Amino acid sequence: MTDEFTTQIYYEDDVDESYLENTTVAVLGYGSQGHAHALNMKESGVDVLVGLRENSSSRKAAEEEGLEVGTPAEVAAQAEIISVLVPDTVQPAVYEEIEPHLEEGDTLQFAHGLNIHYNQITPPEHVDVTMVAPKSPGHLVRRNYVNDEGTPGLLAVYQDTTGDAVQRGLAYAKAIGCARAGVLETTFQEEVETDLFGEQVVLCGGVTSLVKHGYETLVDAGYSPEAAYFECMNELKLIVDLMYEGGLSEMWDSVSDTAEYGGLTRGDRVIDDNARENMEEILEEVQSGEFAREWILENQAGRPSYTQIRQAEKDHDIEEVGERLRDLYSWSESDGEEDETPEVPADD
Ligand SMILES: NC(=O)C1=CN([C@@H]2O[C@H](COP(=O)(O)OP(=O)(O)OC[C@H]3O[C@@H](n4cnc5c(N)ncnc54)[C@H](OP(=O)(O)O)[C@@H]3O)[C@@H](O)[C@H]2O)C=CC1
Ligand SMILES: CC[C@](O)(C(C)=O)C(=O)O
Ligand SMILES: [Mg+2]
Ligand SMILES: [Mg+2]
Repeated sequence: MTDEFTTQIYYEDDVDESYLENTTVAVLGYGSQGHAHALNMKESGVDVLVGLRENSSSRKAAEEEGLEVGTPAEVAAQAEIISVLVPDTVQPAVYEEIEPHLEEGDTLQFAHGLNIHYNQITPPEHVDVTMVAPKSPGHLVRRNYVNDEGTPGLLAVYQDTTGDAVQRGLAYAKAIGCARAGVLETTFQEEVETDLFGEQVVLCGGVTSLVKHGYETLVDAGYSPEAAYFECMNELKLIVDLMYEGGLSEMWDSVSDTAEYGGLTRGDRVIDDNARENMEEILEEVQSGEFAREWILENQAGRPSYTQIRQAEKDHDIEEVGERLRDLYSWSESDGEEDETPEVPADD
């Protein structure tokens, strides 16, 4: 633990693993986060069960890894910690199935606080409610763990009836590899608002929009799609890797002076005051609950807009060009080499 920062950050030495002794953890869902939490915990020596619906397409993968699978209700009945890792939009329905099995002193555990914060799930007073939210896609939570590295995570406690919620949450975070990189103490509100803002404005929405607009500007001006792909998409990873390793300065140090001068003088013309105002508007939609309402209604209506824009994204030219180019990399699977990275399953 360190007090150098504005928030409490815990590392492996701060964690008492005994809080997971004689404890069974039920992981509901075996998707991006679910498979990572279940496998990492199992390999950390935790007793893990996986909860999946009857005829679940995920059952085979979980069983092949030696995990015991039951329905969400069955595994919740056997576990003291129930980790809800099905998609946010199905959590309220799955919660209805497990609620009768929440016993005094159990922990209801989340990786994102949307349903608690926006009152879609109201847990009983006799359980702890915690969140361990890795700041990473689940497949990398798993990959980092296997590579003896870690993934930073957030820990929040919404309800602490036992008095052990923080310690149990930390033990959970350590078991999935988060304490190797740092576990930041936060609240459900802060996690939800920063996570939704980050994924919409920077990590997922902002960056894909930047890539597509850059690519389209070059292609529309007559440059080859292949050159535009390498420039605006492929090299982005390499630039971001440098920022990940050593901050903005390591990236600026590695690129040419020409790139540094051009980037420093032009970047703010792209992400300008207008873009900043849009960011603030999006943050307000998150804070007010407007985004959550829109997303819940979109699901109740059968996802009409989501289906359409998702398809348009898949059909974007950059996807087809990128797929062809990536297939030709000398290390690609089509070259006969085995790829050890776990496959990222399609959502639907
Ligand atoms: N994706 C990520 O990296 C991150 C996710 N989170 C949070 O983690 C949680 C889980 O998200 P994520 O891992 O993306 O989820 P996924 O979409 O990957 O979850 C898929 C899993 O949920 C199961 N599932 C889907 N629908 C149902 C249903 N109706 N009933 C029972 N099981 C169902 C699927 O099983 P089946 O085969 O039966 O469909 C599958 O095992 C969310 O709260 C999310 O916000 C937090 C940080 C990052
Ligand atoms: C950035 C998207 C994310 O918040 C994540 C991987 O952390 C998510 O909800 O998937
Ligand atoms: Mg996130
Ligand atoms: Mg998120």
